Amino acid sequence: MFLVGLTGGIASGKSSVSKTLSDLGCKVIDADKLAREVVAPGATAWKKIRQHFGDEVFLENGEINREKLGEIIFADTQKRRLLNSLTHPEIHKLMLRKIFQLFITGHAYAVLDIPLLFETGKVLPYVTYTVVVNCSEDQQLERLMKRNKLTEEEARGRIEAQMPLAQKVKAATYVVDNSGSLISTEKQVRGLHRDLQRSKAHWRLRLVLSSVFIVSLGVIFLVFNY
Ligand SMILES: CC(C)(COP(=O)(O)OP(=O)(O)OC[C@H]1O[C@@H](n2cnc3c(N)ncnc32)[C@H](O)[C@@H]1O)[C@@H](O)C(=O)NCCC(=O)NCCS
Ligand SMILES: Nc1ncnc2c1ncn2[C@@H]1O[C@H](COP(=O)(O)OP(=O)(O)OP(=O)(O)O)[C@@H](O)[C@H]1O
Repeated sequence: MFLVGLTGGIASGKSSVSKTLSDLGCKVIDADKLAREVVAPGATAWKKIRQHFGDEVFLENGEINREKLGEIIFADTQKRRLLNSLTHPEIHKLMLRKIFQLFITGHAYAVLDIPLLFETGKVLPYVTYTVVVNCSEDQQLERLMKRNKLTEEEARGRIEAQMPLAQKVKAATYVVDNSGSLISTEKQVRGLHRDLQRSKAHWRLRLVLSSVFIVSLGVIFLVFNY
């Protein structure tokens, strides 16, 4: 099995790309979805957020007030780092569990949709290919302002909370250009899917695991004189 890291900038179009890959039959693990699971009322990260950020970031029904928490962390680097330190370990645990489930059910590869793939660097050593969804700075700003109903200043704050998109593009194995129509993006994703289907990278792990298995069997035979 091999892992594909899908990333981009905030509002650059990752969700559209990951939906197309999923429609084509790929297994996609979405870090934003996991980030929601780990802050469900009563969960470890939820408790820690209550301790460190207080009641002001919670709704009356006990759920996180995402709008309020977003306003705070995107305007303050220290608070953003604090939130990351409370949520990321839990997100990584869940992700590992999901990858393991896909591995034991025989999937050749899994796509990890992780907005902060390059920023945190934690998962990067384990991915074989990185895919960056790109668009122009103006499009990113405009799409973000429109989707999240933000002022230009708020939207710029969110964009600046991440590594510049141009830097991610330089480090990518594949770049999906989402500056045109969604149809043009879908066409590129179909090409990417074909390449992933043809990739032989999953044999690497199989080879390593088979070697470990054979060596272990050899050691057992030698030690126990079978
Ligand atoms: C701050 C929160 C409450 C805002 O929630 P909201 O529903 O408005 O946004 P959503 O979760 O859909 O995220 C939208 C996008 O914001 C960007 N983003 C989210 N968290 C961060 C962060 N800590 N640093 C930089 N960018 C971030 C990502 O591009 C993400 O795709 C939420 O994003 C959160 O809990 N973030 C911390 C967990 C995290 O790092 N998530 C990113 C995936 S690892
Ligand atoms: N090619 C496109 N043309 C026009 N609008 C687009 C295009 N691609 C995406 N959008 C719009 O831009 C916004 C951001 O796209 P999307 O939600 O896919 O980005 P994202 O990278 O997943 O964002 P986030 O980092 O916040 O999770 C959405 O409102 C989407 O409908």
